[in-house]
Amino acid sequence: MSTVEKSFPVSWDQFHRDARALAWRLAGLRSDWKAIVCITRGGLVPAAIIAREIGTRLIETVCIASYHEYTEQGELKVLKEVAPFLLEDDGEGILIIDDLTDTGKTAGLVRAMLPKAHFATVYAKPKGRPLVDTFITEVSQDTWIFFPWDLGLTFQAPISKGTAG
Ligand SMILES: O=P(O)(O)OC[C@H]1O[C@H](OP(=O)(O)OP(=O)(O)O)[C@H](O)[C@@H]1O
Ligand code: HPA
Ligand SMILES: [Mg+2]
Repeated sequence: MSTVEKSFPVSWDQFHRDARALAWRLAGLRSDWKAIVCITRGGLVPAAIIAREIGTRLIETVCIASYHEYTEQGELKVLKEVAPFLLEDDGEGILIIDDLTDTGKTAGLVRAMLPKAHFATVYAKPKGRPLVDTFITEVSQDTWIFFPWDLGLTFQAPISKGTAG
């Protein structure tokens, strides 16, 4: 996305709760998930939390880069594909995990690799939502989600003194 009007900062605590809420939903769908395929890098963090909750130890990565300059999305580049043995059965019983879906381009690309897999993200924006099977929180398309691994503690000016984010 390129027009960012609002920000949605997420703390580690909130992210852990939201990822755990996603794990509860996924655990309720089936108890024998065969493997998790996480989309790097953002999907690594929820995948670790979800894998612990649902007891999955087979965890694969699909490595994709697209957002090169902060909010500007460039061409999607697949840096590493999914291991061939996981492509059997078109991904039936496999969980694909990412931190969020925004335009849905990343989700569309990975869905094409594993058409029968279940795609889950912690957060979703409206354009990406139709490509995701399960998510926890939706934010508007003009909102940028700031993940805890991209944030640090900084001084905040009092609301009365300046512009509040
Ligand atoms: O729905 P889309 O518009 O395709 O965007 C969503 C993707 O963008 C971000 O990843 P990014 O490519 O920035 O890489 P990263 O996970 O390494 O930060 C995010 O983690 C999703 O994977
Ligand atoms: O809102 C977002 N936040 C962080 N990374 C992203 N990649 C696409 N959209 C976003
Ligand atoms: Mg990503």
